[in-house]
Amino acid sequence: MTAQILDGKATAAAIKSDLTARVAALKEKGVVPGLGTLLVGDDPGSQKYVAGKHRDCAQVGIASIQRELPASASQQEIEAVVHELNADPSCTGYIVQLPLPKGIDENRVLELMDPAKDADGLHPTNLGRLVLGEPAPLPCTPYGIIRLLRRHGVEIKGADVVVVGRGVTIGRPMPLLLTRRSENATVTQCHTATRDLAAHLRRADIIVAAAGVPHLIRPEDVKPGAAVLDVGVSRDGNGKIVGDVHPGVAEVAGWLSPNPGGVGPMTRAQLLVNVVEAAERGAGGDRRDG
Ligand SMILES: Nc1nc2c(c(=O)[nH]1)N[C@@H](CN(C=O)c1ccc(C(=O)N[C@@H](CCC(=O)O)C(=O)O)cc1)CN2
Repeated sequence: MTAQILDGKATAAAIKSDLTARVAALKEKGVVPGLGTLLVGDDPGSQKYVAGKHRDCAQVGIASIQRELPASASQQEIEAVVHELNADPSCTGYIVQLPLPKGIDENRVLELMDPAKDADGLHPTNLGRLVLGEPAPLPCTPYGIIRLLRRHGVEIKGADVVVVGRGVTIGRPMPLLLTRRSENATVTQCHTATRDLAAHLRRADIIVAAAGVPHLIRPEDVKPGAAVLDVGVSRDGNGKIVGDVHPGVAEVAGWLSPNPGGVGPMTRAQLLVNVVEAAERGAGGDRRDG
């Protein structure tokens, strides 16, 4: 193993320690930040992620509001909970855990959220603000990745970055963040119809692998010294995570995010950042104790 580790657990712990102080300061002013989650169905992965989000909240002093619906819930029932969370003054920010069950119009649900309470940064208004360069809550995994790179001193400015994947949580927003003037990277977005993925990967200084294809990124396709972020989550027969990055990449890359322990904890930490920032801005209406 030659690659240095992009340690998401340690970086997330530092972010959470800073947030603990900010939450305490808010509470002194009578403001209690609250994260709401809406989980629909019984997917074990989603249940685990939502449980982790609430554990994190407890650690930093954020209040938890948990809403659950069965997999059989209708579009209308889901939308009713969204309206409820929009109106709940104890809820500073919330997320709808994705994916939603088949047959549900996910975009319509996201559009109904109050953009001021969008803790994921995935509401169309907030994605639009990001495109326009206006202040907005930042999508958690993409911004978590940028903070992970910054913290480890990986040069982003001028870097050739290849993002593999175009999903709504990572692939789509990642280039938007990387090409902001604060980052100034040059980005190539690859996807299932990319003709010669290996050719793109081989010239990348930074690879963000978010395709959900086990071991898609092979050692022979990585430029020596490159930073490689493994965002893919597939499961083997025993339920163990298999990432998008082949283990042999550790011998070639300069930097590698472990999976688990890399990008996942950063996603969760950034979610808390968005909730605290929303509380600092005064989202949620009157959230004073008593
Ligand atoms: N509304 C959202 N839905 C989904 C998002 C999202 O950002 N917002 N992203 C993923 C799931 N996700 C957050 O919800 C998420 C995934 C993984 C982790 C994490 O901490 N993973 C651990 C490993 C956990 C395990 O063992 O299974 C790690 O990487 O160390 C956190 C959040 C899809 N849905």
